[in-house]
Amino acid sequence: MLQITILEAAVTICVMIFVVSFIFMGRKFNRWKKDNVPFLKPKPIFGNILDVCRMKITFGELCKNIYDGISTPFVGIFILDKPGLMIKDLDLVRDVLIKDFEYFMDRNLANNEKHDIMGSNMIFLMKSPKWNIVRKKMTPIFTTSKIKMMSVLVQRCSEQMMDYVSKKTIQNTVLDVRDVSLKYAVNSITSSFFGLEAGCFEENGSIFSVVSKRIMNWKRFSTAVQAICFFFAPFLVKLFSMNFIDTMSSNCLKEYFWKTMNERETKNESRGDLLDILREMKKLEETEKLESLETLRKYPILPFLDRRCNKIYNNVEHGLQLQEDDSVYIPVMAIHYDEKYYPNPEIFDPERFSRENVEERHHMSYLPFGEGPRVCIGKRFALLNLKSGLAHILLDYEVKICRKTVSVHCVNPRGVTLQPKSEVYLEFVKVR
Ligand code: HEM
Repeated sequence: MLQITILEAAVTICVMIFVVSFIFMGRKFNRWKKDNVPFLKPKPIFGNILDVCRMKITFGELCKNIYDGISTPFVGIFILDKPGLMIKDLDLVRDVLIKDFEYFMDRNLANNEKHDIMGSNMIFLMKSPKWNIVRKKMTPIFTTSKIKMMSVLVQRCSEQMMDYVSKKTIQNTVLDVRDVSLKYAVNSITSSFFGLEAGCFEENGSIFSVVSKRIMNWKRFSTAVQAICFFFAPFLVKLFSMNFIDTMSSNCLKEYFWKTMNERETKNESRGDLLDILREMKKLEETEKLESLETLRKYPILPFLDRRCNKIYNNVEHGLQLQEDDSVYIPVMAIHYDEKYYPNPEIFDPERFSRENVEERHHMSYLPFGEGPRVCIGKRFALLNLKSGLAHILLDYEVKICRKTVSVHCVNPRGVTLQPKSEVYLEFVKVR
């Protein structure tokens, strides 16, 4: 009788799993060829994102490599076995983001409603029709007039940051600006939108400081793997019941927000009170913004945009047909570094954003906040925040690179968003 050892049985099972996955995951690989769309040859199982799954490069960098290597207006790729279209032509980018938005309302990101209540209720992850309702509700909070009202709170946060910087630089003139920026951003957002004092600059830190660091810590292997799954392998998110924000962080946030909500109810306070106070406050002077715009060109936090095709799409002008559930990718960072739109793209040159220069460029050549109905809702607030923070620092300090500075070009390959690999130490020299 045929006898099989445990080792042989294990090897046989592994081979079978590999062969089945190989066949199963490769069954869609003829899709672009069949539709006569130029495409990149996929690798078994991983399609075209093997190096991203191995965390050798980020998806943003992969998009840039693909963009630089093609001369066609678009190219077919495979995210694992799922067909995706990478777009290079800016008119087609405009069609997807704005003109034909009704076909591309959602992002591809996983939305695990059953196991991840907090994550699935984040508007960024939401799908239509729920997204349409929530976006409509949120829009009035972000109008120009409301943002202007928030400017005094932002200014106060800038001043808190300056106190922190001036105290810290007595002992050591070199600071990690990534840490300072995160504290500043959390303080500004919580005070402007929720009327909460996050207290990130306080000596003993605060729960917000701990939680935001935890959420943004892409150095943690588990955070990086989860992010890759949310963007590129939604079936794994559902299979392993993953959460977009980890349980400890989401519990802390929930507890803090509920406590404050209850306090407000007891004291009979309302959001109206906050806005009333804001109305009386004075406005922040408009500060120069070209530097902020150029910074976001060189370092777009989201180096690619993605959309999911929600019904059959026919673009006659570009000879393109997409099926329901196809993914579309717009390589933002690659566009921002295209010589055609930005000569010598490595050079930091705020003049690129003078009115005349902007008018000469294609509208879709600058996408740090995305575009169309799903554009970043916090765009105006983010720019105000950036301007205020930078203006306050640059008024009092000259900020220089020093011996501890590691090049910010070292992108963290574990991040789906663009971020430096390590701390960004800079020297603060007082000028007044
Ligand atoms: C420099 C800072 C920021 C950058 C570069 C940025 C960038 C982006 C980008 C690229 C998107 C995707 C847009 C698209 O798919 O077309 C986005 C979406 C979003 N952003 Fe921002 N963002 C910033 C700050 C903020 C702030 C401060 C807030 C809120 C206070 C915010 C709230 C949102 C929301 C809610 C969405 C999802 C919109 C939707 O799906 O309808 N962002 N952001």
